[in-house]
Amino acid sequence: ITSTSCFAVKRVGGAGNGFGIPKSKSGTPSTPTKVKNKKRKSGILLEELKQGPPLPPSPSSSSASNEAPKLDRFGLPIITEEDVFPPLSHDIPRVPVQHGTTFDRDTMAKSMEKHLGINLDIFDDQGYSLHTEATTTTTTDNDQLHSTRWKLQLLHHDPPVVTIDNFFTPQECQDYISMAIDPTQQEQYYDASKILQVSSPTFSSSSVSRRTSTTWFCAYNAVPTLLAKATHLLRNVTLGQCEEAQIVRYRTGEEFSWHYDETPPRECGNGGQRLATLLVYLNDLGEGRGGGTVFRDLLPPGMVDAIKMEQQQQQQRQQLTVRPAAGKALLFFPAYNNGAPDVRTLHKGEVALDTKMIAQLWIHEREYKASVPRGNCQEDALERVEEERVRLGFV
Ligand SMILES: O=C(O)CCC(=O)C(=O)O
Ligand SMILES: [Fe+2]
Repeated sequence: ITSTSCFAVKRVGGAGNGFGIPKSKSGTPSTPTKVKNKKRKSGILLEELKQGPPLPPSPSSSSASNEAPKLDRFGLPIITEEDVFPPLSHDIPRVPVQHGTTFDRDTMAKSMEKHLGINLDIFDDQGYSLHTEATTTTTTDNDQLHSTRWKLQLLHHDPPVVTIDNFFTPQECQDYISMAIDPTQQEQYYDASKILQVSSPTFSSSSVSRRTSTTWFCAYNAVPTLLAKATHLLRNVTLGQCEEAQIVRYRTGEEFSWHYDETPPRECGNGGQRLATLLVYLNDLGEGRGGGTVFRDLLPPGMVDAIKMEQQQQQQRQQLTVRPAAGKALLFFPAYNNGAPDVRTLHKGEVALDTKMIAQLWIHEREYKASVPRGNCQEDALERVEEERVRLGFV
């Protein structure tokens, strides 16, 4: 695991994820790039990341073969995606789901045995939530009130990957989008100190990973809906285990390439490992417009039979891809319950051809101490989250 989890997370101001520092082929971490933080106030706090100096050459990278390593224009060895994320061994078991499998409580429970699970008793036997949520659609003449339910689906059995349709209402999606990109629209919900924007850097030539999106860190009390829904969905999770929620925007051409969501060991002192990733797509992206969340080593539903039909070689190249759809949540588990990272969950946010926005929450093993935005802490949100739980009919 350590050799493939080398795509270390670099935290900025103690939070955030996914800025990778590749290890050399020998498995020793390269010297981390220094990240400078610059803060300025302009209505909202803006924190920009600057790419540090390029990494020093890795002593091991030239020793692997007799061939001279390819160098970049700074004379540094070019590390490939294969170096950082070698293919997953076929010995590591993975179990896709059968296509069209109807919701089955026992299968679902079994799937999540070793991972932080979900509260299955909030769903009926078809996978619909017991609670309903009121949503409105505007027709040409008037507003029509609908009631929707969450719809739970297992997309991959082992490791478990699930989606929940209608997790956010269209209005909630809209609120979270504007909270990030147009805070003045949302003054009734929070003030300017509740959201912190971080422009993700593009990566240096010595790193293979790219995250070109923009992230906003949210104060807990700015996102009571997400927190109330997450703690309702997930089994035995308290607000204390939740990391600062993030809203992420990808504009045309932006992406977050292959990575793991796990916390690097040096940072596990704060709350332990990340046990769950809960990601809510805030808008639709049409077919062919990219922006999917792709799991490199997992097969889409329905590939079990295909494998049996000896199309294995060809079929295995297919990757489980979750398409963004407004309100849909994606849940997976970067680590097992015991904190050991699950190496099978390598994934990416593929290049988006239209703007894509998501809200994201990571759940830790233990109490997590927040650091951004300044003064952010879970206790400040307890009351708001409880009110939201009542409003949503969870209590
Ligand atoms: O945008 C996506 O689809 C994936 C994002 C992601 O994996 C991350 O932010 O850690
Ligand atoms: Fe991720």
